Amino acid sequence: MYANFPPQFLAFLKENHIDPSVYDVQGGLPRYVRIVRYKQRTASEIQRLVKQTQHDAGCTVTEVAGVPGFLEIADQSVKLAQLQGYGSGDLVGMDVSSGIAVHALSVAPGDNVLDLCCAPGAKLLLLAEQSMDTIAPGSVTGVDNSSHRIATCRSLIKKHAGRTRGIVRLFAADGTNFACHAPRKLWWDAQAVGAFAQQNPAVAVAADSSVANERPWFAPRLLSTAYACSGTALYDRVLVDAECTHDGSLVHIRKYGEQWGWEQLGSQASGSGRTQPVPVLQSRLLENGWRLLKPGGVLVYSTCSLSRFQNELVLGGFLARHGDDEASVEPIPLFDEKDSGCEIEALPIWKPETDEEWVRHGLGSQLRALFQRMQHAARLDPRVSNTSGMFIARIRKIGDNSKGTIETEIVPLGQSSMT
Ligand SMILES: C[S@@+](CC[C@H](N)C(=O)[O-])C[C@H]1O[C@@H](n2cnc3c(N)ncnc32)[C@H](O)[C@@H]1O
Repeated sequence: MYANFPPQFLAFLKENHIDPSVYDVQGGLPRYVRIVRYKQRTASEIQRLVKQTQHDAGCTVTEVAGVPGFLEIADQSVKLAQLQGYGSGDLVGMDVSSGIAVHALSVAPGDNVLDLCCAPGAKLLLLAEQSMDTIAPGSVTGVDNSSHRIATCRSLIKKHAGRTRGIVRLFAADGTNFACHAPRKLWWDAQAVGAFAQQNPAVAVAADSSVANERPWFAPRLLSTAYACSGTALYDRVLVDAECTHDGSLVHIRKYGEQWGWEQLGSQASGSGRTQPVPVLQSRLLENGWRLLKPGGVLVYSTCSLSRFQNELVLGGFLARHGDDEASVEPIPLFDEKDSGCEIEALPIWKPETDEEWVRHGLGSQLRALFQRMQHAARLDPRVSNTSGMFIARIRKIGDNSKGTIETEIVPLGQSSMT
């Protein structure tokens, strides 16, 4: 694969200090799928599904230890369409690295979750399964600024979510200034909605359908009411799976060779058509997600890029704006807890090794403390993790919400050396 890369992409790898050998393991990476509604299935149902998938794939299929619901298909060339479980809606294509990013949020049933860059929706679907509670359902709010990609999300939800579909609302909106708060308590209770409508006839007519931030693009009726949409509650969990250059997703890179043409990879990496540098966009998304997270809540920042400019330096800029009395980067439970059973290995974060390197990146050595604060973030790397590349940081909000609003000037660390 590496031999086909266009010069622009090779230059991108060099500028971003990404070792091209990462793409050599492509032949060896397995394909991953996820069993939807895993928790609701019996052990024998799961066994049947694994056996059927093995039969359809014609190779070994095993459950991924410690990451519930994920199956590893030994032969990466297996197509989803050849799997009966995919056709029946029991399986979705999802790399296990994405599953780890979702699990890092520790969503509990009943949580209100915000997914700020949600399309095409594999993580959104899993989040919805995790926040579902039959007595007091949680909710998942998905936001994406691409209307055709959000339509893909809707199809995915319709095909796979089952009853969980009732707790998902989708917004076609810009995540950097998205402002709709979490649904009010009891949004699912028709009596509460009716009482609100009686007491607030002016508000209750409808949320403003002309404002993307106030009216979901797709939602069940009860999640579209003015009652649900006009509160000021913050979210329990926020996922910022930020727009990035996708260079760590080997499946994505392979598609340039198979479908889109290698030359497209060059122009995509060089950022043509983008209105702002990717790390600036990422920082803005992260900042807005943080603004909408409640104190005590958890935000996961993830990208499928291996570039330090989109990962550690974005996170470092964020931590520089939010002190340790406000934001704490916590260990990722699947990697940290001995009994998690997770056998997937992660690499530590990148950090400058020498004083010269600190200076070259425009970082004063006093910023070492910032890297100390982010030591629990992790990198999944195809060479050691046997998954696609992924950067994951789990950040707990300790303090209040008063600092670091989206109006704050946002500068990722080392921006001067960004492409
Ligand atoms: C890495 S993908 C997200 C993948 C998704 N979380 C999933 O698991 O399927 C990044 C997404 O961010 C969206 N995006 C880019 N800029 C955005 C913005 N300003 N606001 C919201 N979404 C944005 C893109 O359209 C793209 O769908």
